[in-house]
Amino acid sequence: MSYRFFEEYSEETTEELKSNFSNIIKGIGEDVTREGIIKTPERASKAMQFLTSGYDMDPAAILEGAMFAEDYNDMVVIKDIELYSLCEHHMLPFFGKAHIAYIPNGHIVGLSKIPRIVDVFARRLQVQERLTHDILECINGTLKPQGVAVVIEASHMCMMMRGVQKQNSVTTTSGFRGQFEKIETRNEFLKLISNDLS
Ligand SMILES: Nc1nc2c(ncn2[C@@H]2O[C@H](COP(=O)(O)OP(=O)(O)OP(=O)(O)O)[C@@H](O)[C@H]2O)c(=O)[nH]1
Ligand SMILES: [Zn+2]
Repeated sequence: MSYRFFEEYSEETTEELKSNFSNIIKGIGEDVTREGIIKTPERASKAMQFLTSGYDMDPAAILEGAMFAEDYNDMVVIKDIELYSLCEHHMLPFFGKAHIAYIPNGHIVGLSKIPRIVDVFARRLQVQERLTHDILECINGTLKPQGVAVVIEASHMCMMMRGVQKQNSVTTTSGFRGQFEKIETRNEFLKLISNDLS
């Protein structure tokens, strides 16, 4: 599968989601014909298509399209990559930051492609654990680095606006492959992402 960046809304999907959002609005007792809401089914339909646009994209192809042979064998860390996803249980947002590192094995990758694949996997219905592993395995399988590490810190709206209603809890998930399974390499990465450069 090739990949495309999100550019256009499918007419068919827009119509289908529109009628479903219209039913949801009616279902909660709102008047779908009033001025402020009349276009809401279409807006919500387009917003949902954007937020789930990761299904149509191939993240491995994104990485493969920007791999460059380079004799660099040290750690590359990209931290504080902001991410927005939807939890698959409630379809409410969870959001936070991803911190990603890899140690090349003959190839580096265009830096922007790492946040791009975060977006691809985040723009699907997700759980934070699977999102973490999706990113990890994609980099590991495509770039075949000496090691890869992914840490995600996120807040879940389904735990904030409803349900248990905890406003300040942050969930951290992590995955380590290759060299990062060694404690000293892992600690160097964790130190770099913690802003502790002493
Ligand atoms: N492990 C994991 N759980 C998640 C994630 N996002 C949401 N959840 C949880 O999914 C669970 C679904 O549990 P259920 O008991 O079926 O749903 P619920 O009755 O709405 O649960 P409450 O949120 O506790 O009210 C909840 O505990 C959510 O907090 C995630 O990314 N990872
Ligand atoms: Zn949820």
